[in-house]
Amino acid sequence: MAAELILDARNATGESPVWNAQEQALYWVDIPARRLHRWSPQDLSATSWEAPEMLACIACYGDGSWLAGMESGLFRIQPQHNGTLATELLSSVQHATETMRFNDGRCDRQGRFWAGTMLMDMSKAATVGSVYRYSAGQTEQLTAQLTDMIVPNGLGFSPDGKIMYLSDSHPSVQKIWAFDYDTDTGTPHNRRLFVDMTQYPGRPDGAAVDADGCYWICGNDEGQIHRFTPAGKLDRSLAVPVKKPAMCAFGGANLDTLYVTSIRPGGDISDQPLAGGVFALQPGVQGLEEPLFKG
Ligand SMILES: O=C1O[C@H](CS(=O)(=O)O)[C@@H](O)[C@H](O)[C@H]1O
Repeated sequence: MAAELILDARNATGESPVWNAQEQALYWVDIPARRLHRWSPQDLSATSWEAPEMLACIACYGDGSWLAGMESGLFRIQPQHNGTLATELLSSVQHATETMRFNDGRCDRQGRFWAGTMLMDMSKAATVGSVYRYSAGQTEQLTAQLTDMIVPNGLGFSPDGKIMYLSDSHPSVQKIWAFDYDTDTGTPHNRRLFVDMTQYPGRPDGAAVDADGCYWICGNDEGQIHRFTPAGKLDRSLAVPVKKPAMCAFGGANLDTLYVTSIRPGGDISDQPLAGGVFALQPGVQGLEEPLFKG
């Protein structure tokens, strides 16, 4: 099955694709470009808005505004007609060190937002990354729920919400873990290895869980999207025509299209001219509607 290029976006780091069911449109971000993007399959229109800081992960409020993990904290953002984003700080984050930002994030099935932080320069392999949970109405500062990460990534939740997935993309780690997840309190426990990605092509990047409870993970650097069963067994791998797929999300009218964002690295990319593009795959399985942030 061929991946279809839906937008030659040339994103430096295209991340956090989210299907907005209400608008029937795909949103995502380009982290270093500080842009929120929108693409509509109905009229093929592409729009983008400039953020005041790098933004890395988003969750839909359902009223046109978004929760976004940026450099200095979590913000509510609202696209404006002039191409900017109105921003309201929800909760600032006390990073372990300077030059950090949020990275991968998404809501659990109850609508709490989870997101990890990493050094902006990930070549420094310091375990200063943390994973935070943010609930509606939370007034106290964010406190780390999980620490000692380098590049937290691949957050996902099983269809019943009772398993949480998390990975670390750094070349020195490349592991995906599963946790039992208490849906009442939003607490992960019983951390165990789900997949050792050093055994498969590509570093683990962003992920999506489908309606069968299988975990789709982008294999960054190797142009692969892998589907793992809930038991952690590789079910299949799909190719995209770029080396660095970054995150995937189910969307489309029947939630049966897998959208994939990607990274356009510096240097010679003559062998992957579509790098940074957004792709659509028809994998023959359905996804789940992305939970709204219960703000
Ligand atoms: O900035 C990011 O970097 C890495 C991808 S890469 O190592 O630069 O190829 C990615 O894992 C992460 O999610 C992203 O935010």
